[in-house]
Amino acid sequence: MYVVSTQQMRDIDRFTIEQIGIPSLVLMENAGVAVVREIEKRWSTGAVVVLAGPGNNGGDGLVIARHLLNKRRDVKVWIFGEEKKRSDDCKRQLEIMQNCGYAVNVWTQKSEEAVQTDIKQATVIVDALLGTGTKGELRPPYPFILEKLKDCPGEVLAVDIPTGVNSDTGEAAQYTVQANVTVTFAFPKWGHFLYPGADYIGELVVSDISIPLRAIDEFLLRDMVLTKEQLRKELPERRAFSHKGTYGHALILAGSKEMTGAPVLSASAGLRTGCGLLTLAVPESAFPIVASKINEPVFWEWPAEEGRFACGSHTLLRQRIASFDVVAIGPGLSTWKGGNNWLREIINMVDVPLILDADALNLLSENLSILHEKKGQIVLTPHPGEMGRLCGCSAVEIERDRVGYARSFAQDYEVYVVLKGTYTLIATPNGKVFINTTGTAALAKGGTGDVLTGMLAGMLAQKVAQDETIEAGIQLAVYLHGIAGRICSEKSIHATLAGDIIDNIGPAIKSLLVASSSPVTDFPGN
Ligand SMILES: NC(=O)C1=CN([C@@H]2O[C@H](COP(=O)(O)OP(=O)(O)OC[C@H]3O[C@@H](n4cnc5c(N)ncnc54)[C@H](O)[C@@H]3O)[C@@H](O)[C@H]2O)[C@H](O)CC1
Ligand SMILES: [K+]
Repeated sequence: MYVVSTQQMRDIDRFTIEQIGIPSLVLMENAGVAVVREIEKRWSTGAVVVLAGPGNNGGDGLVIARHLLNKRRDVKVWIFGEEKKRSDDCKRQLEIMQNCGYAVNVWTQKSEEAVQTDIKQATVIVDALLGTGTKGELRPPYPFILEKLKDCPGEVLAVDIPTGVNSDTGEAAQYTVQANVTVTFAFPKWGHFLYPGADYIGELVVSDISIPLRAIDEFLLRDMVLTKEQLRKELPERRAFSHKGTYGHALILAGSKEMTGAPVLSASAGLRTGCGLLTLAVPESAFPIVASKINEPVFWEWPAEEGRFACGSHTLLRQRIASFDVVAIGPGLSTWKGGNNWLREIINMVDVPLILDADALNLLSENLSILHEKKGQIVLTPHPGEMGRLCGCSAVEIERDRVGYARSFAQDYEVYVVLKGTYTLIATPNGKVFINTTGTAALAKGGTGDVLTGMLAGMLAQKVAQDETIEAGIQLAVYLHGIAGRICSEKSIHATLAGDIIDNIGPAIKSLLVASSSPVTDFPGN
């Protein structure tokens, strides 16, 4: 599903109205009718209060009120904002309401009590105050109204976006509408998925309002929200006539004397994700402990220096590099002086997909230019702190513009960036950004990143995409990691361990397959 910026949505609106010839009032009517459908589905009886602003968001609100009144629902309508600021379509909707003989209350300072009473008595409140046209801090009277909404007993449906949430950045005003459901139009906007605003959305419904498919090409839409329907098609097949060589060979370089758990987590996750073979390279000083915890990988005892990978030990890798389909470096690696050069030699040598995580990212951040020496495709998997080190800024700054930082880093260095967090973003070298919404707070624990690295290696080893890109493999790994986390969180969101995520990779893959829209049949002729 495509995700758009506010400006893109505005351009698409204008294109639809001016080039395609669908009048703006038709789009507004469609938007209103779509919302009414959702209201009737969820609250088929009970009083409704529509709070309408002066712009087109308010215009949508008036359409909603009219259709509900046509259905003889109990509806109170309030319109806010200065009369002179009303948009043309909002004014038209007011006239139509009058022509229908439906009352619209105009807010003034004196109406405070009356509005509060209506809000208190409503089963559902429709927030059509402000939408994508909101600019800057909310000005009166909105903070007052939104404060009253905080304690309302009814549920809230937000039209397009809850008032107070910035539709591009996800920033939230001091008083922001907490919606139970948000109905947006044509495409979701970035603000629906970026925190803290994303917390105010509730269930998100995306409704068609007659925007033509042509708009996708016309405006070169390419950023997407990952969906099950799209990813199901990408899952690597497991054919009857196959063997371990069919599903690729992953190499993971991980661990150090003090960090022996990370390699185990990554290797188990890689194998559970489906690669045929996995070689786990660990410094020889860590080898006995690592090997005692896991049976399935092929082990490679790497020369060690001070408990970590020894410098100048690349000859061995050079001899064997051709046998691997993907290489991952980083979990539990530790950092050391000269580590950037150690990494540089590997970047110079590996011509299959190379995943850099954890301490490999910390080694990298000492000198980013080594990325320009790459021979194959590179995937970086930073959390906001690591991304901050890569970009020379703080984690807080990264969080303020996750999409922007991930996109420009990926383009500047021609790498894939998997920026972890809520929600995880995947930025591609050609400027696309994908957002994954399957995560859960159960994943906010040490070790879950090591699991993701293993899953990426396990998936990329299987050469998921038919073309030469690794986009689909990265998407699948990130999506399934989140689903596995969600399955764990059904038991306990607090108690989930990284190892539990690995145990649920299988059920996560299965859930992707099972929930098919086509009928399930055991008849072989089908
Ligand atoms: N997506 C579509 O195809 C369609 C969307 N529709 C709806 O239109 C709104 C956007 O409408 P717009 O008129 O551009 O903006 P708003 O109604 O969100 O707000 C404008 C209004 O608000 C005032 N304002 C702006 N910022 C502030 C502030 N910080 N404090 C107080 N007041 C503020 C401004 O002065 C204006 O008066 C979109 O969300 C959809 O709901 C179409 O109806 C159908 C097509
Ligand atoms: K709104």
